[in-house]
Amino acid sequence: MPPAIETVDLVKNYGELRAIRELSLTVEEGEFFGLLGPNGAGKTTFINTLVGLVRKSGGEARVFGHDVEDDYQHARNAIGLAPQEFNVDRFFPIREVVMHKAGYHGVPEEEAAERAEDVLKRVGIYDKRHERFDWLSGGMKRRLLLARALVTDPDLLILDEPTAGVDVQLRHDLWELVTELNEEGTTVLLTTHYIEEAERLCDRVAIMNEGRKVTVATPDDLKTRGTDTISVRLESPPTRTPEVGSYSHGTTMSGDRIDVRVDDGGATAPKLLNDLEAAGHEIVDLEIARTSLEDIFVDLTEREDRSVTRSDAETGKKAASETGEGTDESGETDGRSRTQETEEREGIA
Ligand SMILES: Nc1ncnc2c1ncn2[C@@H]1O[C@H](COP(=O)(O)OP(=O)(O)OP(=O)(O)O)[C@@H](O)[C@H]1O
Repeated sequence: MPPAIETVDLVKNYGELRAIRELSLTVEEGEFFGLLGPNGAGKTTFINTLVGLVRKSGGEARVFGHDVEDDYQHARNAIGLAPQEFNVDRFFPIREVVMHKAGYHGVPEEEAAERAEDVLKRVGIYDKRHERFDWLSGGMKRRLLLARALVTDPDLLILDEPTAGVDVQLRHDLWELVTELNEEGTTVLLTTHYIEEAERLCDRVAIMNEGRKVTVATPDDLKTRGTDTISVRLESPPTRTPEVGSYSHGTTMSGDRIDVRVDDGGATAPKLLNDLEAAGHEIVDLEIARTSLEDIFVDLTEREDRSVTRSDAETGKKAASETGEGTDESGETDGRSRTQETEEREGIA
């Protein structure tokens, strides 16, 4: 089986703006994959390229081996998308909205009705089936987008910030549901700003920044890349920063407290205590602050920002003017293809 998603040197330019830069990424079948990045990193553009809402400017993109442009229908039929924006026809009862989606993908009417009821039950809004989209609460609207994505029984479920602005209870319900779907074999691609969400759900995450892939790793691997801080309170404030072993990446002192940055707080704490005691300090208290995925994320994207700024300043403008990059040959300036406009109008994206 080919990978669920495979892109090779994918590029998307909106005029001068390089929204995706030579992005190569593989998501294996059955994975729960997270796409993280600050606002404007290119996550939604990446998704829109996969589902045919945005035409790529270069490179390759395939879904289960189907080219997203040359073999659009096969690629699109494999995907269920719960988009970030509420692009739903507001005038129909939601049961019909979901049925229309199934119909658009070739499911006969009777089966579409059955499936619509099943997915509305599954996401917990079956009792609202005769109501219009506008009458739903924000959380119910999110559930509806998920129901609509599920009605085609997709092999690849793409969730673009599914829990943005929803309450904690709903967030947990959605997590449970998508975990179940993943366990049943559905590949999931999730974009999120909630690091906790990625940490909890994803097998692997890609961190994107300014259209580039910064790294791909498991959440656990990422966490080992950061440093922990061991804070030790001493009986009496030292007169100068105590000398500790080479495991320290930096020591700071504030009154009777010293903070030591190390790779692995748990493994290093006993050595640090020994060193401090050997130097004549009496220890009153010790705490270890572990690196969070959030710290790593901020660190990686900031580091990337610094290097991007530097390399862009040195070479970016010159290279762009020499190669003609930075312009969209398709002439597409607002990124909305006919497909997107049509689908949004019909409320079926
Ligand atoms: N239709 C468009 N026309 C022009 N520029 C666009 C269009 N869509 C996105 N962009 C630009 O492309 C870049 C990437 O945007 P994108 O929405 O893909 O980022 P994102 O990572 O999904 O951000 P967020 O987390 O805020 O949703 C941004 O600079 C954005 O302004």
